[in-house]
Amino acid sequence: MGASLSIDYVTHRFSPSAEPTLKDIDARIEPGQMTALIGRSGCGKSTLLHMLAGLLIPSEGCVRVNGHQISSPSAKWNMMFQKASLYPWMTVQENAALGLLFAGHSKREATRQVDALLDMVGLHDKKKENVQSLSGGQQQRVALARSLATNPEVLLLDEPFSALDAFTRSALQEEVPAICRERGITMVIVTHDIDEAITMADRVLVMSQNPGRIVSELPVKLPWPRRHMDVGFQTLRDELMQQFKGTDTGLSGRDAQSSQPADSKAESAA
Ligand SMILES: Nc1ncnc2c1ncn2[C@@H]1O[C@H](COP(=O)(O)OP(=O)(O)OP(=O)(O)O)[C@@H](O)[C@H]1O
Repeated sequence: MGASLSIDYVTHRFSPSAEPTLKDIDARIEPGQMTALIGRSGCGKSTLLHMLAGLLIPSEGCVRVNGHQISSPSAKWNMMFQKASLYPWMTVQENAALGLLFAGHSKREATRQVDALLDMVGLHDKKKENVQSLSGGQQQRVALARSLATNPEVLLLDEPFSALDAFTRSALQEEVPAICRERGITMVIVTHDIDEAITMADRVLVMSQNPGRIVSELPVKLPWPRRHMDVGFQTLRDELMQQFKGTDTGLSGRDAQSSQPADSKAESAA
């Protein structure tokens, strides 16, 4: 079951004399909800996500998980980064099992549990291979299996697919929310890509910059899986673009172009 998240009037300065990076951020995320945080580069998305992970403590305000103020990381709220951060000398299976071993499970039990997850993420034939022999997309799948192995209540994703090819990205954008829905995991994803936000989330929070604030919110009430060519998808994309234009968070031309349908991105990559 997913956890509730509460961001209570968070303001953050990286040094006491600095201007705030984040200002008066106040938001609730319900158990099992999937939320995308979007905004310009440098607006503070990753900073906020690190706070949700317990990796950074806000200067003012606090973050609560299930009502409890968090002050350190936990296996219950796992974070996935742009780069998979795997141990290169270990096999796929050993990397995926690490969280369970740290949590005190026996090697046998950890291996049994991760085997099922590696099957689920499509790595059934790679379990004994060294992770260095895997592609970037396959390595990110190992990181996903490792994140899911400890049965987290919250999955925090920091642009996890931005380095992947269009086909792999598109597949994972569909698979990850399906896994979270099936397991009831609360998910928060940070992204620059409007299409990724609509594809993966049931709610989009738009951030401004200098200081970073949540300036608007858009529910995504489209059926799963999301289809980029659907009229509802395109309407939401237009609406989010308008919201950007109405704030100082406007996407750059490149980001705006990157929000074209993934299908067409995949076609051009091919
Ligand atoms: N450890 C730090 N010390 C000082 N300033 C920092 C630190 N980490 C981040 N910042 C600053 O805080 C601001 C927000 O950074 P953050 O990485 O959260 O933005 P972001 O929206 O995630 O950007 P991007 O989309 O480019 O990853 C930036 O101006 C950054 O330089």
